[in-house]
Amino acid sequence: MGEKGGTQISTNTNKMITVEEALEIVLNVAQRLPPVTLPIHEVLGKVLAEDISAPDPLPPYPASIKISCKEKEKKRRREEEEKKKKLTAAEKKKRTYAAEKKEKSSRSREEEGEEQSQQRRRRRRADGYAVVAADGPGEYTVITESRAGNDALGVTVTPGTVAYVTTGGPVPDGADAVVQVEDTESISVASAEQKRVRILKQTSPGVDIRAVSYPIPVLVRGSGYPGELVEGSDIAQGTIVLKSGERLGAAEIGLLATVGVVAVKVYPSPTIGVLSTGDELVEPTVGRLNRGQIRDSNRAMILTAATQHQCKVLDLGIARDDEQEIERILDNAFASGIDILLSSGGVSMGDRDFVKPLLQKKGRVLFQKVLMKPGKPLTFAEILPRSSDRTSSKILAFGLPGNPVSCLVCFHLFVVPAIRHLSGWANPHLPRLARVDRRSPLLSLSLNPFSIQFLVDLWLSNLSKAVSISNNCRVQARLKHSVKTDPHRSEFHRAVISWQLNDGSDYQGVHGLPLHLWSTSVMKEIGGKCGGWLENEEETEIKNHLRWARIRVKGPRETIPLSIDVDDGNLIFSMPIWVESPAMYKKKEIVTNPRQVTIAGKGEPRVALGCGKYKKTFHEKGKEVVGLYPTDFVGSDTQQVVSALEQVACSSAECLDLQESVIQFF
Ligand SMILES: Nc1nc2c(c(=O)[nH]1)N[C@H]1C(S)=C(S)[C@@H](COP(=O)(O)OP(=O)(O)OC[C@H]3O[C@@H](n4cnc5c(N)ncnc54)[C@H](O)[C@@H]3O)O[C@H]1N2
Ligand code: MOO
Repeated sequence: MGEKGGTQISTNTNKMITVEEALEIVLNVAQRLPPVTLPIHEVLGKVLAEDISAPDPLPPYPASIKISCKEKEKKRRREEEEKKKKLTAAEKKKRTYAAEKKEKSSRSREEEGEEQSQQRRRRRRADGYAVVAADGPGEYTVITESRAGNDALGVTVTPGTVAYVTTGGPVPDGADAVVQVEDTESISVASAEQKRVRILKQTSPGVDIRAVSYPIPVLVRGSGYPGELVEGSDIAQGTIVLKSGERLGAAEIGLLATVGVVAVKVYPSPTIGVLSTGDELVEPTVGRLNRGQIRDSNRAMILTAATQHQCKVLDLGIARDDEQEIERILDNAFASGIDILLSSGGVSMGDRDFVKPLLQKKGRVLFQKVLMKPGKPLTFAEILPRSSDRTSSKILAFGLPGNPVSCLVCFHLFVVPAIRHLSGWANPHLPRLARVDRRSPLLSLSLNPFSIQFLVDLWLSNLSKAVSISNNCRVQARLKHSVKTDPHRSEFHRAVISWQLNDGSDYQGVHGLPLHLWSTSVMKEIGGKCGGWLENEEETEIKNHLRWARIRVKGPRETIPLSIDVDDGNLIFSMPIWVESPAMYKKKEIVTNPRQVTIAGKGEPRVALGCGKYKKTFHEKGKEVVGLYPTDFVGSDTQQVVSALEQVACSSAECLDLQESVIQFF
């Protein structure tokens, strides 16, 4: 206990605080690490600490491009519209029905021809000839070839000549348009030296040239607005391509390379020292354990978890339950430049639990009891640098409970946000992937081979819970076993969530069944009125909850009545019923919407996911949507579910990391 070891811990910190309060304390004490400049191959996953702007326009020269077929088609339509407008009313009157019909059919042939030629163009490379537009169709001498990477330096296209250009290749001086190869014919000439080409179409200045001066495209971040005329069609000179605070992934690192930035200012990842304490601990390499010995698993686990979060780690080994030994190791660790100390064990009330008093001696304990299960004795302290030492910053010290599950839960809930805060994340909180509502009788987690591992915060032992994904997406799941939990402390469990084939059967709930009617024959009778009895839910079978019963029935749900009458001798006993079948999108709708994911397997079963917003739309449109939750899984292919989940996660506002999310039962 903290009062021993000669150091008093303030009674204030002795108070049991909530998980939220504890996290707030940790994040208030944590400070971003000072930025460092690192080469771009070392910054993956780090947070940028400066704005990055483009030193030059991209491309830096006018280059040959192929204007997209879509744009061309748009242009053609625009021109057609304009032509139409020019037709006077009088002219229109003169046109006979037959003439119109003829025009229509020739237009559709034209359109067909255009479509085919577009397809041909799509197949071809967009190489062409740099020309002087005013020259027009005719035969020309090819003076040079400009290919991507070859700058055609010193070459000038003069009237009467052309130059061969490849896509992305610089357009030589003098040329003001590019004619695509498909609008040309090569001419065989006797001399191998001199190439000639026939230009078949009239072009205009600027066509198929990616100018240095060009409207800013949508994707360039930073200054400028789409359509604004700036230098560089991809990136204008001076554009901020990445902003301070952005996390650097592969795409961002590619962008840095594009703009020639090979070293950037980022927030470094913290260095974490990991120590196990306990006389019973031996190295995992020990083959035969003596009585009372256990292998140290926490250290390997926490070192790995810290590495997973990109931290540098320092293995501090195992400390015996000896005050001097622990103090010596702590002193060395604090002097070695770590940002976070993670010890495990020695934080409960035993007479040899030295971690807490030593943390108090070395710094300031801020809390030592959290209203959670497991993890109650989690201790947190800040270790301030000695006043003489101006180079080091404060160290966050977590005394994690020795129990391995408590240790990992505490790492996940408190250390991960602290690491993120130190590493410069704007939002260091874990995304709350799922919440389970104890007031809803509807949910459950039905678990099969698929293994996303969650920490499940259980507040009660109800077996039916609702799990929601983010704020607006929900899944229905079924708890395989009821879980007895602490009514006061938030409880955290590791859960494996999986999906299995929905056999179409529904769980049906009955409220207030009198005890004398609580028999399999009555359950079967009730089930019979709901399409057929399949099984009693385990909790109902063992009469664990007498206020309600749950029975799996064949359904379909549409035929299940709202209440069921059971003959009770002279009386009819009438019971309200609720149905717990997963909501299902029966028709594939609005599949083009990016926030809805609909993945169909080979025929049935299928997975359908959506967000609350769309559910509303469906309802407003009176589509066939059943069920209570905006998003549900109905499917058997776990891989589909995973990818569907990931897609939703990625398209939702806060990008969810499935491996790191917390399910809370509340
Ligand atoms: N009188 C009280 N006793 C305990 C309380 C309490 O409030 N009052 N809290 C209990 C809770 S809750 C927990 S959790 C533990 C935490 O205690 P410690 O942090 O002091 O942990 P230890 O006693 O050292 O170990 C607990 C358990 O875990 C095993 N262990 C420890 N380190 C490792 C390791 N590195 N690798 C694998 N296993 C480890 C250890 O052998 C014990 O079995 O305190 C309760 N007691
Ligand atoms: O809190 Mo202990 O961590 O219950 O096992």
